[in-house]
Amino acid sequence: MTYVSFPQSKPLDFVAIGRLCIDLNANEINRPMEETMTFTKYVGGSPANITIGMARLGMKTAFIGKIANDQMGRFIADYLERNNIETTNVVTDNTGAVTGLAFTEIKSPTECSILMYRDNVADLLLTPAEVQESLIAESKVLLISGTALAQSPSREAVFQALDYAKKHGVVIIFDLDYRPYTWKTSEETAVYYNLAAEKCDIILGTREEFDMMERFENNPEKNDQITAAKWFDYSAKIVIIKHGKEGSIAYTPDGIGHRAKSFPAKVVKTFGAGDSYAAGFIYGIMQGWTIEKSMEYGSAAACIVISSHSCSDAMPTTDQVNDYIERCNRGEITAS
Ligand SMILES: Nc1ncnc2c1ncn2[C@@H]1O[C@H](COP(=O)(O)OP(=O)(O)O)[C@@H](O)[C@H]1O
Ligand SMILES: O=C(O)C[C@@H](O)[C@H](O)C(=O)COP(=O)(O)O
Repeated sequence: MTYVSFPQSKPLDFVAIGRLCIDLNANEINRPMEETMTFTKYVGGSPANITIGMARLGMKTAFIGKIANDQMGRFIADYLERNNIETTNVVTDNTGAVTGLAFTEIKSPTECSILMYRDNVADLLLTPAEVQESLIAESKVLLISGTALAQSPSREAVFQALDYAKKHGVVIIFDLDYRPYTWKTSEETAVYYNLAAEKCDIILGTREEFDMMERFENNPEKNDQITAAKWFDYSAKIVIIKHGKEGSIAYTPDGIGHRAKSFPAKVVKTFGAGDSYAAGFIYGIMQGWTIEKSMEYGSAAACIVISSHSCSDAMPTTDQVNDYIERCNRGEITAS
């Protein structure tokens, strides 16, 4: 059963809009931040990570975003180009804005947190006029990410991108990517998330992210089926609700809750799971695979990233994902 059809005639597979940032991941793992002294720098930002994941899997990708006019901005642009991600719509800020930083704390494989430095960041200054309609028109998929809705003008730039995608028959995917510190009030957050979600074909988020959106709804038991059903009255064809290592469930308008097997992992840190899962799942669904097989692929990609030190740099190729699945099936990988 095919739930989403991708416009095959379009030359570009995937374009994402949103933040391009820097992750500074603790080198001294299993320690609190207070005792962490050194970090390794990687490109970060959830939509950037997903795009890098798609590129590693062999998809033709592009990015729409704004970078700071400094060494960090140039590091990001260079990394995207080296990963074959088209950067014609990566705009350079000229107001002195800076690159967002995410310092990660790896206290234990299950206790990780992120300290974000996001004052006056370039990514939230992308304007609607800077979004290239022609780039979106030639892509099969547009991915939006919730954090870009937190402030103007980036918020309007995302809605502009959504309009272009609708106009040109592009499949729209929403990774909720809710980061509380970029928002001012919970009402404002829920309003804009709901407005954007109404326009999307595939919605992916954790149970907690959907809870945030449901502040105006009546779902006291946090029932996944009720959460998903609302979006089928709008544009959604697949709603995925993620539950960490318990796996995820993909709901479709026919009332089915699709589940896939998850894999064991030798976990180094938990962050990056969602981004790699998204890349693996979207890749699978774009190949015409079943929802279950696509979810399984996303789960294996997530295991590879959480067993590694970085998010972006650890995004796997198809050979790496296939190899991981085979090794799990042979019982060669066990959970940490
Ligand atoms: N500890 C784990 N072991 C194996 N797979 C995991 C683990 N944590 C996450 N995953 C996989 O990654 C997917 C996304 O993880 P999740 O933590 O829900 O997302 P996010 O990083 O967005 O919070 C899960 O559905 C699961 O397949
Ligand atoms: O999104 C960010 O700005 C930080 C990411 O680069 C970071 O590595 C991360 O938190 C990944 O998020 P997840 O995949 O949702 O766990």
